[in-house]
Amino acid sequence: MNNTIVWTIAGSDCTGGAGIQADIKTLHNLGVKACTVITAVTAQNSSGVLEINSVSAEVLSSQLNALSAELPASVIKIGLLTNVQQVEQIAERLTFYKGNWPQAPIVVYDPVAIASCGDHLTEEDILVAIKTKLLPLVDVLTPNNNELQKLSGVYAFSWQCLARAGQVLLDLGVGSVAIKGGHIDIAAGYCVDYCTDGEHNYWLASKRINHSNNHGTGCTYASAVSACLAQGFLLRDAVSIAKAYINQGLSHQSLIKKARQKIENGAVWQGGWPVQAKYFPKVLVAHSTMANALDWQLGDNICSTYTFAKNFPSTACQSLGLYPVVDSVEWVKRLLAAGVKTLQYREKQLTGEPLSQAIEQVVLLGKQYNARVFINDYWQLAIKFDAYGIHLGQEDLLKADLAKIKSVGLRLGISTHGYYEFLQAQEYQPSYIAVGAIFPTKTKDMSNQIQGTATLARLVKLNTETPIVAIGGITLNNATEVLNTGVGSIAVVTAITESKSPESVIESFEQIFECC
Ligand SMILES: Cc1ncc(COP(=O)(O)OP(=O)(O)O)c(N)n1
Ligand SMILES: Cc1nc(C(=O)O)sc1CCOP(=O)(O)O
Ligand SMILES: [Mg+2]
Repeated sequence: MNNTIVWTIAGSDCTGGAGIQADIKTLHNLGVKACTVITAVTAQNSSGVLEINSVSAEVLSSQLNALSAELPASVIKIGLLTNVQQVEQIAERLTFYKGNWPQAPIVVYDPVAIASCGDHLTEEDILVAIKTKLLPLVDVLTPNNNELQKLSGVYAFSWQCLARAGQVLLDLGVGSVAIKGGHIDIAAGYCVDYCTDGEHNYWLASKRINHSNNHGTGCTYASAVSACLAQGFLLRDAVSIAKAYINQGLSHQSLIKKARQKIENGAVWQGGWPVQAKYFPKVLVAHSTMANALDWQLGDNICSTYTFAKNFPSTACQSLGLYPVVDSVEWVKRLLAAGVKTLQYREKQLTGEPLSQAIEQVVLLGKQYNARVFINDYWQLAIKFDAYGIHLGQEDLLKADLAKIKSVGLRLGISTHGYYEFLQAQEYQPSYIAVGAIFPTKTKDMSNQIQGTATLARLVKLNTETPIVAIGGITLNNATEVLNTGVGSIAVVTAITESKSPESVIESFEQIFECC
């Protein structure tokens, strides 16, 4: 448990499966402290919602006052609001917190008040108040299909419609929308979630898990997103982890005994941090096998040179060892002579003929020393000079003729920064996946994308088939901590290029590799 606080402002579900109770379990199990503000006490069971007792404005206020005095939240998750007065009261409070707290809280709203499995958990039509007063204060909205329709007026019968519905909600002032695909039937047998902030679009697909124990999935999902955001994950990573969390919860039902199932009373399970690859969704990438199977033809920023390919040649070893990344032919020569077996040429200054000549030389040197030399960015020149491999970043991928790279037998390494990009990279089945930045680095601006070794360890366990490379801020001092995550390779720039004695640094790294 870390010291981040999430408030959940929601209704109590006496069965313990949804509402405040599901929120507390999810937040706690995902490692944050949960504080609660109860909006209503509901009486419900498997036959439906029997009674809703809304709390008064005074009771709502007193809870908010008590918490804001001592336990301000980094994320405020909102669920059931039962009437216009509550919507207005919460909107007023959020405006104050956002304007006055030293750090404005992130607001996640799961709009359960407007439609919930046929049981209308509202005393009156509060749609107008929600749209005009609350949504402009919401950073992440997590509607299901019914809620999406009610709020946007769009019926999502195609991927384009889903994207349009998201845009309508953004136009109402919401920062980002994470639409849950659980009740959306565009692709038979699959649940596809769609998340957008208007600039970036994330599509996450999982096989539908048909299980009757699904009560509380909406609350659990929004709480999982909140727990991740509170711990500093980017939204794209938070929605990826939350989807895995729900898949884990739904899958758990088939593992538990009949008697236990009766007690669960139709509710989804709130387990621990999802660590098994099978629960994680697939990212829809342009022209991929999965995208084609789902007849999904969207995709941002694709260049005319892009083609999709997967299953790139292997590097023939799971652990690539020390992997220096350097920017000159001189460095390549020196490090190969020092015995380095994996290396990257990352040139950011040269262009035209000098660049071409440099890459030709680097490739030749790699062959002379029988080393794995990757060329960063310049995939056409890497193909031209028959390099060992190419390293591409996320943006570079959408410009590259991947089918050509694969057909000529070049290895492909892909950069990733967090869960979402890691899942996305897996769709290409590259020769290795790089994860960064592990620590802060002065070599490149990686703000908001520092992964730490805990996330690295979890990502390494998600894919034991592809070699994983850790990069960013790695030195001799923290290399053991990095290798203890199980990662097989460490990429470094300044640890070598700024050292007075690069050869002895290489030797020390090699010793650390041997010990771990
Ligand atoms: C091993 C390794 N990992 C990550 C990177 C970063 O590549 P990219 O995202 O393409 O950024 P630039 O290096 O081009 O700035 C890398 N080069 N090597
Ligand atoms: C080039 C690069 N890519 C990164 C990523 O996370 O994708 S971090 C990084 C810089 C690595 O340099 P140093 O070893 O000096 O920290
Ligand atoms: Mg690059």
